Amino acid sequence: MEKYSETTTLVVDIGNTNITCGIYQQDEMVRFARFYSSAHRTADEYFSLLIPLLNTESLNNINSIVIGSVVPELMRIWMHLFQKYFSAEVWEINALSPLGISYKVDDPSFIGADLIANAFGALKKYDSDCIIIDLGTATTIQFITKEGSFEGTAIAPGLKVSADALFERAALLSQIEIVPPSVLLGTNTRDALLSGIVNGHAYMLECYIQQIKTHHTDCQKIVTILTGGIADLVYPLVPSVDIVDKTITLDGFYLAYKTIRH
Ligand SMILES: Nc1ncnc2c1ncn2[C@@H]1O[C@H](COP(=O)(O)OP(=O)(O)OP(=O)(O)O)[C@@H](O)[C@H]1O
Ligand SMILES: CC(C)(CO)[C@@H](O)C(=O)NCCC(=O)O
Ligand SMILES: [K+]
Repeated sequence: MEKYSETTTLVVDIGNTNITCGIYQQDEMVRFARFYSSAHRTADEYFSLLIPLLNTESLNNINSIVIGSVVPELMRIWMHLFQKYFSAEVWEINALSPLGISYKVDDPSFIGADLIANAFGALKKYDSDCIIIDLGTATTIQFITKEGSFEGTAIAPGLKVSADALFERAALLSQIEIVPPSVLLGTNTRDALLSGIVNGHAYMLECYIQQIKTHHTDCQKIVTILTGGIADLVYPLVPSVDIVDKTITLDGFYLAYKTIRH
């Protein structure tokens, strides 16, 4: 037990729709949880949601906490939670973290922490030039070279966000469950929507991958990684995706912490 107490880390990724948490022991994620992002929840409420995740470890066994957030209001709530309920050291990952990434962007301080985690996770896990596509609230497409050069990002409305915007504005359309489309052109409203929403997103991604590769013909082997909650659904529709990695963001935060803690 003592051995574990040295290496138990809580990693928290605060996104606009979901907060994901992982417990890492011996460099492995052993537990995972997802909470709805709501600034109306208090630190005490979030802590009560965390308890089931922590039940086999006593709170005192968690000796480091790693957090990245793209929602400042929720960051404040979680920092309060950590202060109140944990004695662990808290590490925030952002563009100022000394990770050895060189950011080819106008102002790195604007880059979302999740994008930094994705880039760093890809570098550490795949040791290659990488395109990382994250299907979250936004769909993000990034390119980072093997040498750690962060070349930039495309930020598009996420699949669900764009579908919801359409349902809201079109009187005859209503919510459908997002499942793999069965046809290219629908002969009913549901199939037509599924093709437009899901195939449409997949075509955008395939084309982006091809365009990025065309612009970086100097790169020998570009590994394309897909992540985010609906990655499994979209993966079969995007031929140029090499890998689905659902934990790359949390792993990226964890690996970033391991790099900077000393
Ligand atoms: N294991 C899961 N449990 C619950 N929901 C899931 C799961 N896998 C996928 N989803 C669905 O996929 C969506 C996308 O998940 P993901 O965490 O990647 O992005 P998000 O949380 O929506 O966006 P953000 O990271 O911007 O908060 C979720 O909102 C959820 O509806
Ligand atoms: C793009 C999102 C919303 C994806 O979660 C997030 O990374 C974010 O708010 N980023 C800030 C803008 C930027 O990264 O350039
Ligand atoms: K997320």
